[in-house]
Amino acid sequence: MPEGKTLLETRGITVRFGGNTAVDDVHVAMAEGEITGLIGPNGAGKTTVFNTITGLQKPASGRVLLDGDDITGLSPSKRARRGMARTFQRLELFLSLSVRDNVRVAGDILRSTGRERFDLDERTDQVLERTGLTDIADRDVSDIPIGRARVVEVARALMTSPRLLLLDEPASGQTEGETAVFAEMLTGLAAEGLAVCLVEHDLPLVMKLCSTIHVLDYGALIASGTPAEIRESPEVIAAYIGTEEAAHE
Ligand SMILES: Nc1ncnc2c1ncn2[C@@H]1O[C@H](COP(=O)(O)OP(=O)(O)OP(=O)(O)O)[C@@H](O)[C@H]1O
Repeated sequence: MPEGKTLLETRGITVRFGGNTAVDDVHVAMAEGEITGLIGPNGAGKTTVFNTITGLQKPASGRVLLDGDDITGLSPSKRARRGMARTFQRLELFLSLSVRDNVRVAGDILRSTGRERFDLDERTDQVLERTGLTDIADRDVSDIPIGRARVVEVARALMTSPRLLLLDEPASGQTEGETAVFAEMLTGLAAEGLAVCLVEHDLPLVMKLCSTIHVLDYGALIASGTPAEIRESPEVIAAYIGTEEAAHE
């Protein structure tokens, strides 16, 4: 179990698509100041868990709790207002806009709701600096490497000053060097109190960054624990060996 204060919890969420149970009675928790991993082979249900947490997907049963409050019925925008932000596996950026404008637009939307007053340019600059994007701020997103475009997505999410940041395969397409810088940035964000949840296929990265890891296989939670516990779990080894064998067939 996480050591920080639990911010988000799912209690027995189940999601079905027709006859297929994509997520089966899943309990996961994410704590303030910690990076939590959500891993599993392709199709295990990771993105569907994210979608259920952020409100894009309604569960057939189970509950989502934020700060102990049941938010299962809340819309994605209400959840965002309560401090959730996410990135997507497929980049959802404005390719013809600059890095700065892609980041700025998220703050612009937030400001237009009138809920928060802040200097948009100042906050944009702070977030660009924080995420190491200042040197490419004026380049169009279509012109930058995909690994850095992933960081632009994270920067955009940070514009809303979230308490929980859900990242769907943020290191995919990054070079080794980009991933090292990215890892350091995530560690820094968590040290400031942010709860981070990472869906990622780069297992060494997950093992290095996460204090708690939840493992899904065919929609079911097969293990939760520290990296050391996960590495030794027979269920996890079996799930991943199964994938390796399938990949070599
Ligand atoms: N909108 C949908 N309609 C029908 N089936 C879906 C839908 N979304 C996901 N699924 C199915 O649910 C299961 C879980 O998918 P999901 O994308 O959550 O897995 P994942 O662990 O994120 O996979 P990956 O690592 O490949 O991204 C899969 O069998 C998938 O085909």
